Amino acid sequence: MSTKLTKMLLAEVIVDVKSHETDRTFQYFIPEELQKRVVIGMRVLVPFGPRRVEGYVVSLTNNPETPLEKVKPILRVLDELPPLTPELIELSDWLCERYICTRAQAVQALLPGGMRFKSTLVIEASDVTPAILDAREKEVLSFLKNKGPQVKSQLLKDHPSWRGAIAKLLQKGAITERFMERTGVKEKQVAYVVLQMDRESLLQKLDHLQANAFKQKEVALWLLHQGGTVRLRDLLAATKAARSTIEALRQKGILDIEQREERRDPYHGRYIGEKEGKLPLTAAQERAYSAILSMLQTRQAHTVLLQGVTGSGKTEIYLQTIEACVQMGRQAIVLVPEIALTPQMVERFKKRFGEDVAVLHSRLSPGERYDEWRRIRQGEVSIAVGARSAVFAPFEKLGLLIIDEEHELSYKQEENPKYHAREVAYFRALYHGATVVLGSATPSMEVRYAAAKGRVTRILLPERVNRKPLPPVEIVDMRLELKQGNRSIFSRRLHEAIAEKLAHREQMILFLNRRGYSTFILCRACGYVARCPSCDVSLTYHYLNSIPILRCHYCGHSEEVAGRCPECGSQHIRNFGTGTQKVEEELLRLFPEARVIRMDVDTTATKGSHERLLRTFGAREADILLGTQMIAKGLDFPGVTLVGIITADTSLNVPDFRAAERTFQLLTQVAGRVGRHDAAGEVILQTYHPEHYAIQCAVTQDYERFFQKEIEIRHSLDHPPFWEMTVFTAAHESQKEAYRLARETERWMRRRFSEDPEVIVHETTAAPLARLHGKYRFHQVIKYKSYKKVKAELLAAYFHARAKAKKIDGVLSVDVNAQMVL
Ligand SMILES: Nc1ncnc2c1ncn2[C@@H]1O[C@H](COP(=O)(O)OP(=O)(O)OP(=O)(O)O)[C@@H](O)[C@H]1O
Ligand SMILES: [Zn+2]
Ligand SMILES: [Zn+2]
Repeated sequence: MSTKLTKMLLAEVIVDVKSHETDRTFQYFIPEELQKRVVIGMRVLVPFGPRRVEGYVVSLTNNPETPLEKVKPILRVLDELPPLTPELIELSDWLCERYICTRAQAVQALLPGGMRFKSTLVIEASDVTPAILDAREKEVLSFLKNKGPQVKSQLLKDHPSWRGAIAKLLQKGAITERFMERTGVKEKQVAYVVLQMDRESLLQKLDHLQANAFKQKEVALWLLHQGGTVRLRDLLAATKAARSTIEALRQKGILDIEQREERRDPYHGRYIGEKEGKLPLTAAQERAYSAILSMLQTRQAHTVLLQGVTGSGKTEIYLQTIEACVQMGRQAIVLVPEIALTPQMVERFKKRFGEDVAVLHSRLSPGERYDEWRRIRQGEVSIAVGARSAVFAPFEKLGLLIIDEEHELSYKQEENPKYHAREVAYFRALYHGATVVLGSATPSMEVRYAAAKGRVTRILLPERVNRKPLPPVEIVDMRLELKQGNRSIFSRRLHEAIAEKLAHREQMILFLNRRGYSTFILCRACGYVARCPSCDVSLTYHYLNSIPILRCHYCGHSEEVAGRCPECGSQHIRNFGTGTQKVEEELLRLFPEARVIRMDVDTTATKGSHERLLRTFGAREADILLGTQMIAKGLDFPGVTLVGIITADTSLNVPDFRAAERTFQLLTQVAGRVGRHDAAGEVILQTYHPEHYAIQCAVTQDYERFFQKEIEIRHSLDHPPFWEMTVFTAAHESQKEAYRLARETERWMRRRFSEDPEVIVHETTAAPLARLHGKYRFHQVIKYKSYKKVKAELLAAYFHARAKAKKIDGVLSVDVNAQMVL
């Protein structure tokens, strides 16, 4: 009997070229010498048109699509170990199907950034100087001669008028173009000095050296003393030897210099401290732990909602279930919102699991991220902790996928592929028979509803571990403040409380609930905000042909802007929005002695500033921490005894059907920042809508009541989770063209689904961010019960409208299962 291994001659390759026209696999020939190394999942370098691009091998075959002699060969293999596992290749197919993106985009989402091979087209002047050149051509040529080689696309962007001249110069041979290539990050190589002989032979050899070669002797003996292998850099520093000394020793065969790979360790030199043991679990924790463990043992896909108030010990449950998972020989992924992925958070995992943890987040350098990723791919660690994209960690025996703060919107990626980490986790759990744990104090409507329907197992942790009650929350009605003559941002109650805390040298957090734009209209006398009668989201303020108008950007409803409040007749009705900077000025005016730290996108733009500001506050070098959403999460400062919420309802009025949910979540989280320790804390909440259920439920921290109320509203208004939503966005310099483009998708979908009760095709409408980067933006919203049913038509509508967009230099994009519509 003979087992004959059939040799595969061809590889099906996804090429790294950004366009839907190349969105398929291409065949390449596998040269004899690469036979062993070209395997499924491998990254390869292939010719594509005039250039060489990176590609990913997704299958092997012997059936050529075109005559074999026309098939081009694979040029090079780019990795040792194929970066894509068979599971990840399947996952990339699924990403394309689910989120409408190209296969190259899907694959790249799975790999750490920075590893990509890039090639750019460069042009430069040649030796040929043609006899006849016009003025423009002369200008371009002398520019290139002066400046040297230029990236062609950049040059055309900077000088659009040069396009014709460049083409002619290329024809005439006066300039040439070539591809400049840059490989992505690589393993870090470090030079080592290695002794080439044993002690005896070395001592003998040194005896025969010239008497004046002391330095060489000293270096050789030092190296011997160090065990024979040392980093070149360390040797030079310790012995103060010159390069020439090392070179002389090398020529004598005493030592050699080798390049060795070294891992970049982002946590190098950071003191992690003693390894920490596990805490004895409370009864509630124990129940949660056993439930998750028994699911793990079934080796079938399960999902758990771990719903526990802030400080209820969810993280301890994560740690202990991970430990059990690793003991089973399986691996675990923990996702944390980027903003909550602080050094303290990472330390909790490092302290428990030491070297067995890889950390992935955007603040790492590309090299560090690449090395952490390889530690996972090569099976050196069992646990990955990271932000959204860590859900793709290339483990092969996954047991647990944990998503902390499951309700956070940042788990949905805003660029292609527009995936939701929760859905990716479900895919991977199904593949591996793994358990997904979704943790939150304020679960998303989607997940809490899935639990109500029995698709997800809900486990409750109703109390804080230390049994401390949640802090009392006091409401201040800002409409009354205005009525009684106080026009300040601060109510009299909050003003008093701040003064008192300052006097007692206690710390406080002031929270400004704000998003980057203010397009709604609020009556400061009665709190009235214009809302859409059919969607119950606030109407956004637009200028349409220079007439102010209010519009619903889900369904297209529009109405006039009133000069007086339609409810109470007051004239205090206007655009609303207060920035952190304005609040800071006001604070310093009222309390000149206060030490204020402001945290917002402006003050945290530079690397490390976020951490530094928090450290300063933690060291009690400031009295007031003033900030936006950024300070709502995960902070734990024992010195804080007051949380002031300056505008509880700003987020209530963003034109989004999730506004109430977001508001409730934010307020609950902010309130959870006090009273975690010995000092009692209080929360003061200012609002124009004291009667709103999101505010009322946040005050009593009653998640269940909020859920019941909100889910009814979602149901009656046909919002998610009862329907899924996909949004087309069209953008163009001309308002009319942008509108027309979006209308294309509307028409397409209407033609197919106008009779279908399970599909709602909304009217095209201006986006809340109606103009961005000089382009007008229009939305078109589709709602449906089953993605399967609409998938093919969504794709067709997208291709149809995108083809039109291309012709008129417009942009058309699609967001499947959109979470935010801006
Ligand atoms: N079984 C336990 N025994 C003693 N202390 C515990 C136990 N479990 C957790 N803790 C401590 O209680 C505090 C809160 O726990 P943990 O951070 O795990 O809660 P959490 O639910 O993740 O909180 P948050 O929602 O605020 O992130 C921590 O200081 C933790 O060390
Ligand atoms: Zn009013
Ligand atoms: Zn509407």
